[in-house]
Amino acid sequence: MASLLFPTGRTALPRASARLSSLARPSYLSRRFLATASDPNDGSTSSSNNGTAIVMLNMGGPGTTDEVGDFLSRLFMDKDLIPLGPLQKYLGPLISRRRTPKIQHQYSEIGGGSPIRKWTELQAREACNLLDHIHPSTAPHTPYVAFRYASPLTEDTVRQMLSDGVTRAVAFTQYPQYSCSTTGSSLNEVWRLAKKYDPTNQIKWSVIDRWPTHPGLVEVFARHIEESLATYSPSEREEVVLLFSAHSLPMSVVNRGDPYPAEVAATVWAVMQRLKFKNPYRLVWQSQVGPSAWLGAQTATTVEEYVKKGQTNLLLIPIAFTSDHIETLYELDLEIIGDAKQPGIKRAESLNGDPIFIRALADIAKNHLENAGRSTPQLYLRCPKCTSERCREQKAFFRQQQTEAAAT
Ligand SMILES: C=CC1=C(C)c2cc3[nH]c(cc4nc(cc5[nH]c(cc1n2)c(C)c5CCC(=O)O)C(CCC(=O)O)=C4C)c(C)c3C=C
Ligand code: FES
Ligand SMILES: [Fe+2]
Repeated sequence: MASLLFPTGRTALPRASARLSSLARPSYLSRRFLATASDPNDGSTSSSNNGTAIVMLNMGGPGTTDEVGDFLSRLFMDKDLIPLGPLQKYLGPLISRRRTPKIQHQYSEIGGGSPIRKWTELQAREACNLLDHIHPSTAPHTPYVAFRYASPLTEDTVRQMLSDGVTRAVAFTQYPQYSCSTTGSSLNEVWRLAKKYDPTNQIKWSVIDRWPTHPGLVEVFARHIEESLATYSPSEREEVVLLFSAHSLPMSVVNRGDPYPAEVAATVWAVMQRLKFKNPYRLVWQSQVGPSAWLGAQTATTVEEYVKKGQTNLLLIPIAFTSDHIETLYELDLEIIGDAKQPGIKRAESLNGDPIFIRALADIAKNHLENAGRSTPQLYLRCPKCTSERCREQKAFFRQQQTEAAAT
């Protein structure tokens, strides 16, 4: 089995087959949204000889406190995330150097580093194992991780994929809701690297650009909420306020026409529908950085205000990021919940390695491959106030790639 799962000569993520059987075995859930395994003769995109690379795109995080400086410096140099104008080359490193000690302290408080790499590698590996079973016509599916600001960097992964002989790749965003500052930035980076290192277009790319209301995503969020609600007494349970918390955006990005706020709201609505709207809820926004205006209401202020109003049973649900990270482990757990000192203020678990979530990831990739590698039409529509040439060229590149991927 192992030799089948490890394509010879590949140096992508090692494939753990140990948990394969438990994940591959359909549960009631996989019956619901992993309906049937593909017929190898169906009309879906097949990659005849060397399978399909599944590339998990995300921002990444520093693995140790020593990596915080480089992480922040890449982050503040990213014009798609933080445009600082013509002086970015100087301001980016300056701001990141000044910010490093504070953020190093935060990472040391959560165990010395971000767990995002561990979780993303596990999710990638296990989703690929499952995908081999439910969509054999594009197998073997080889997992890769491509982070924007931390190791493994997108640049190293793309070069690795080229040397591994990859010819067909799915860029699979790990942000369920699309923002030009997150998924858009990663896609701009993939486009830039493809142009630089792959001028002959060895790799045909397609893109999974968003999945804010996938039934498996909704199900796993709903279950984690139900599990947390079960820890309240029956008399309190229906009065717990659900506070869905997402990373905020600067108002300049919102007003440019970024789709993220609407897509986060769509996830919240779908989860509430699944929960039959039994509890009152709000969508609130966290992790503002710097002095400019950001989308609110802010999570921290909301908690304070509700406590002042006597509402002390609050369940925080991180809704725009699938793994634990500094914003859940430090900002929510230590700063907001810790400081509030109220036993009724709690947080729902992140999705991390939940098998329902892994099935959702595999199902999203299966649907994409069955659908000839199509992205949503949203990917090709620029924000009304976008002036970025990178966005324009990225979208033209992926539109062309989609046509070619569909033909392979
Ligand atoms: C969906 C998630 C995220 C969006 C949207 C997002 C937008 C966004 N972020 C910044 C600035 C910073 N973000 C930082 C850290 C950080 N951001 C996210 C997620 C989203 N950001 C996560 C998960 C993390 C932490 C990663 C981890 O290791 O756990 C930071 C660095 C930390 C700090 O200095 O406070 C900055 C800066 C902007 C400007 C922005 C939208 C334009
Ligand atoms: S900023 Fe949204 S498409 Fe360019
Ligand atoms: Fe951020």
